[in-house]
Amino acid sequence: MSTVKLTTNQYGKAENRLMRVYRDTDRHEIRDLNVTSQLWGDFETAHTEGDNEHVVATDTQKNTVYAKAKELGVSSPEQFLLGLADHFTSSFDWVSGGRWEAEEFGWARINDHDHSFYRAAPEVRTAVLTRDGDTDTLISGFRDLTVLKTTASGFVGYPRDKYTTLPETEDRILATDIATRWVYNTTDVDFEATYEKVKAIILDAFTDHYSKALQQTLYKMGEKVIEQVDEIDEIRFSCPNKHHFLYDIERFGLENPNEVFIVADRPYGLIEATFTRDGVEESKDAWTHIKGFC
Ligand SMILES: O=c1[nH]c(=O)c2[nH]c(=O)[nH]c2[nH]1
Repeated sequence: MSTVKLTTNQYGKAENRLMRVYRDTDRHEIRDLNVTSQLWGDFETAHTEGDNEHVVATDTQKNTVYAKAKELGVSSPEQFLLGLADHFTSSFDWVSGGRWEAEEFGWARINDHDHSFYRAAPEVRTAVLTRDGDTDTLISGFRDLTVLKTTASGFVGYPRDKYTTLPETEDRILATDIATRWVYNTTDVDFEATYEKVKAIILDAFTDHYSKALQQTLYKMGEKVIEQVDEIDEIRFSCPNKHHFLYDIERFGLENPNEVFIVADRPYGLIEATFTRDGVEESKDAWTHIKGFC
């Protein structure tokens, strides 16, 4: 009798790098993705007996990603992941769900050229679909959108103890790499338009107020997204406070009215928060395996 029991498990092919080119006309279009496929279901005997009867090979999962890029196209990362989930859950009885993830890298045309591009999007777009039986949870977002404002930010009023040296300031640089992910309450979404809308709301919120702390700025970003996008009930942020410290050039007889800063790459503040629509429960489970968010 074994004393060991198999519990949570998943398996698949990670980080399938995929470039889909649309060349129906001379003006080509591209989608550049990094796709991970992981299956959930009855894989008990694969682990306990070495019986591979149910094991859809990770190599097959990889091939399916590329085949579906041709068959379904890539109209958005989210739609593509929904297509993969439909395929695996409908093709194999014992596959009850899974986790499919995509990152997307954005390109722009060089001088409006028909088939030459440069890597242009500053951020990496992200999407994670989990399907558990009949329940889909779709979490979209982006990371590494670096933003900075040179004023309209301060940090005062915090407790001072014997270890506190930070001077209060009502005029500082505020800079961060925005990483955010939001949970859709439906999969019936115009994913392209909504992505652009959420990104625009977040960028606008970064600019539109005097920031008393990065915490307050994240709240304002989250509040606006929840207010303006009906399909989103929950949004999370993970943002480093990229410190810019006024450099002491007074030692050299030079004034420094907020003009010369030393940019510290570490340590950095790390500010994370989740915002939900009032009355809606946080969807904790779907965040398992999403690194870097509280
Ligand atoms: O926006 C900020 N939030 C903090 O929590 C913090 N702590 C700190 O030292 N500087 C800042 N800035």
